Amino acid sequence: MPDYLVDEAVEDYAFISTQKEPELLQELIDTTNAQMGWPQKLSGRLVGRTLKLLSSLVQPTRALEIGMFTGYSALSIAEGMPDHGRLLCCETNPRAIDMAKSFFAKSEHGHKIDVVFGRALDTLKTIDYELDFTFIDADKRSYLEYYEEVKKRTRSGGLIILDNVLWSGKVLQPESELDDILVETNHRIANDPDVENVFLTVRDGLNVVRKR
Ligand SMILES: C[S@@+](CC[C@H](N)C(=O)[O-])C[C@H]1O[C@@H](n2cnc3c(N)ncnc32)[C@H](O)[C@@H]1O
Repeated sequence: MPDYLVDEAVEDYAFISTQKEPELLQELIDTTNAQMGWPQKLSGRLVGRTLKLLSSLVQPTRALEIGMFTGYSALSIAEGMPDHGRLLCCETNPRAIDMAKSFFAKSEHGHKIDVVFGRALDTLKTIDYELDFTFIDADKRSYLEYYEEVKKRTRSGGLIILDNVLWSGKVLQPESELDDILVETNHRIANDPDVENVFLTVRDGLNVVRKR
């Protein structure tokens, strides 16, 4: 398996040809790198600016994030949302939640974000309103369930975006149960008559799904 999926020079070119995230998000990256284990969980500029752009287009008033970590993607989504929009973020790591909240407090978009500590599937099942926009980026074992539970709650025209759908290229030669779950999720989406989708090879793969 290659160390990187897209040619490194191409990835770098895409990075420098994409507008910078706001300074606060650059500070969030630096703090995450300095203080958190596995800082590479943070999605980064290409995914973050894609989320911000899509969120600006959809103008979601009800959004959901499954797997918030230190809040980089949450703030990117919130940046594109209207002032009265609400983004509910699910996370199980208390240290990540503390760091995320400290950045939400400094951001002009932080007031749009609510954080729930706990397993995302439990939180998801309490949602009794229609979603306009969801970003799925937590444990891969539950990806199919996340997709189905989110789809049920998504309005017609709403977006569901799944990260890491290339799974470092392992979807091409699946070997483990987790690899199979990612392959099955991508297959299910590509054949789901309820949605239209495009599989983008941005970073580790973004599946952008729109409910019909
Ligand atoms: C890849 S990171 C998220 C990165 C973040 N979206 C970003 O772009 O910066 C995945 C996060 O999901 C969280 N997580 C894992 N299993 C979870 C679960 N069952 N419910 C909620 N969060 C979970 C982890 O603690 C981790 O912080």
